[in-house]
Amino acid sequence: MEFNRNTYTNITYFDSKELELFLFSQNGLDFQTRLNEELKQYPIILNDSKKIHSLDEQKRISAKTLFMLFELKKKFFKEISSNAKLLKLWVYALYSIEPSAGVQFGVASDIFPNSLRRLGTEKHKEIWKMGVEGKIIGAFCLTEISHGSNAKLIQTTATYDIKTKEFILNTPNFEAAKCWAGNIGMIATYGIVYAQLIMANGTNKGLHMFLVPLRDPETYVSYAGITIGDMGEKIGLNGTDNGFLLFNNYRVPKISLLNKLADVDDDGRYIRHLSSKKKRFGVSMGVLSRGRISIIGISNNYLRHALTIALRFANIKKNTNGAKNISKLENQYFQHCLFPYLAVAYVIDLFIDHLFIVQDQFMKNTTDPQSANIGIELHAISSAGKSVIAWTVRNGIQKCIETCENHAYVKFSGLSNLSANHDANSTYEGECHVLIQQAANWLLKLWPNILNRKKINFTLGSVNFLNDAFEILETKFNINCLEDFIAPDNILLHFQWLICFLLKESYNKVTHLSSIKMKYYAKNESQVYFLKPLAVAYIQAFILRRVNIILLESSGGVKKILTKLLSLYGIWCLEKHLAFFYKGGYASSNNLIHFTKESILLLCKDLKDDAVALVNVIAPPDFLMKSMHSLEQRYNSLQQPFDLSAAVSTKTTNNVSKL
Ligand SMILES: Cc1cc2nc3c(=O)[nH]c(=O)nc-3n(C[C@H](O)[C@H](O)[C@H](O)COP(=O)(O)OP(=O)(O)OC[C@H]3O[C@@H](n4cnc5c(N)ncnc54)[C@H](O)[C@@H]3O)c2cc1C
Repeated sequence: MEFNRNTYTNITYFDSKELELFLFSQNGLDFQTRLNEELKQYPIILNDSKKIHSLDEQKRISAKTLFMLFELKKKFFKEISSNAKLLKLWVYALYSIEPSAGVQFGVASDIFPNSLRRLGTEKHKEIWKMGVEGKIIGAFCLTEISHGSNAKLIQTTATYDIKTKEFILNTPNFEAAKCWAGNIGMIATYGIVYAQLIMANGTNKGLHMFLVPLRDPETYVSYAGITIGDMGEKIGLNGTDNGFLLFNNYRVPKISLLNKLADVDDDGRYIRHLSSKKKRFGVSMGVLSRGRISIIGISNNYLRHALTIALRFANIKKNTNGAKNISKLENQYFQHCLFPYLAVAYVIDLFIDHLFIVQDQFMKNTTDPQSANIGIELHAISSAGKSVIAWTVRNGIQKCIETCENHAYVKFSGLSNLSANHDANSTYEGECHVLIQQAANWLLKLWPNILNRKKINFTLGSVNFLNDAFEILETKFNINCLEDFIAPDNILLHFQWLICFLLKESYNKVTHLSSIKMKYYAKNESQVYFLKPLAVAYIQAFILRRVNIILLESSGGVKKILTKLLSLYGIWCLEKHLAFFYKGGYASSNNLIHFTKESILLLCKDLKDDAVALVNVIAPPDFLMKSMHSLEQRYNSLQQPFDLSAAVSTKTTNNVSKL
């Protein structure tokens, strides 16, 4: 098949300033300038990135930065809490300044107080306020040695004592020791602890959250009945004091129970406040989405760091090709390695604005009748989104490392730190493989409605096209020119067919296996080639759909370049699913494969002259990147010029004298 290049123009004129304005808004750019000026006032931020600090020193720097971040947040709080774009820039900054402190701050200023606010009541308000203001540092203690993802089976117990009106916390065995909680190792004075609520008559009411005092705020010594400590050296985020925690008949007052959804009265009766279990579940799922949505932004921040280093480096590094020196950016392999990730960084940058807005509206209206409907859809979006973006960014950073060759291996390039620090995003706030299953499970439950022609209607619009599933499944791939193929609207149509197909196939597979074995095994054996690709395609398509809508507000060169990046993102994602289109009969000739491969290469090639300008628009400021992009900078930064010949001759002399 031949492509008609005349119908497709590879020249895109865009103004970097206009692009910046579209991504961040004027308000956002002003905010960023003020934030950067403010940050430069703190010597701890401008510390020497080349120095290798001891573990204790890393923890000290991170804790100091944490308190600085609270100070900083006070100055910018109003702005970031009312504007999604500013919130995005704030999250980016947090994880550019010092990722370990970013994690500590995320737990102390967000997860800890927001759990109190959303699931606690008036009784918890004072501690919530102190948490928000950084007057106390809190932790979030869910994970245990034996149970992380499978939270329902967590073993820590909180037994109600009617006589004293207290809960008695216990760690029944070593497997039930709380572990990994950020801030627990050294600085947290309070923790939100997940425990099985045991009533006085011995009945277990399931997992509940308790606000638990851990350490004396004056001395930081833990209270009697608590064993607490630091996890030790990790592969990354070593400034964060992840810790462990065990209870031995540790008593806390009755008000410790976060009692918005359920409570225990003075006489020891259990009372549910929300009558519908379904509604309770939907609302709490939506509340838990907050952290995962932030992680999508945090992951994207790591990606923009890594891409900035790799693309700027590529811009100065030449490939020797015979007598001619040509830029690495000309290299097809290089383009294919990095440009799809550049597209991801842009697409997610726009997508995260949408998620922050939706999450904010949801949190403000958790008692709204629609909240359970939004909460459960948001849970699927944030679970699949966090997983797919964390995996994509992990691969993207690795590609950046490979394209920088030996220079990435130098610690001060910053790339190895990005990789090590980012890795934890696949684990905390829900392990990605487990989260992707949760999104798939929700999708699976929708299919019987479709089979019974029962209309589904979800507020965020990620699945409503399934109402037309039978018509969609009848469609075939019938695109004949490249221009049509790369249009995001058309890419979306392929995705919709794919999701309907994978959902139908997954449902049939699970139903068939369920007739011969337990449901758990039926689902378990349908993961790899059915449910996982279903949830991955679902979120990739939703991102494409949302960003395509956002681009309706753009125009001119900005619209052109962003559409090109969105097309590359969409087709690159689609490529991983090609086999399904043939398996399901959507495509029969080799057109789809051919168009896919050619358009990816073509779009990458078209971006080669724009790649550095594009990455500069989303690049973190140099003073936060702390990466040296070239040996030249490294040499210039040395106070004493490094005299290689002198070093060699000294060594030789020494060796000779030893001999
Ligand atoms: C830096 C860092 C900070 C953290 N901070 C906190 C914190 O502040 N508070 C806190 O409570 N926890 C924290 N955690 C812990 C984190 O939340 C857990 O590691 C996470 O929930 C996963 O639980 P797990 O480690 O028990 O692993 P598991 O859930 O046991 O998972 C281990 C492996 O088994 C697989 N697996 C598990 N279940 C299934 C399944 N059903 N189907 C298929 N595969 C499965 C997973 O895919 C994974 O590969 C932190 C972790 C890290 C690394």
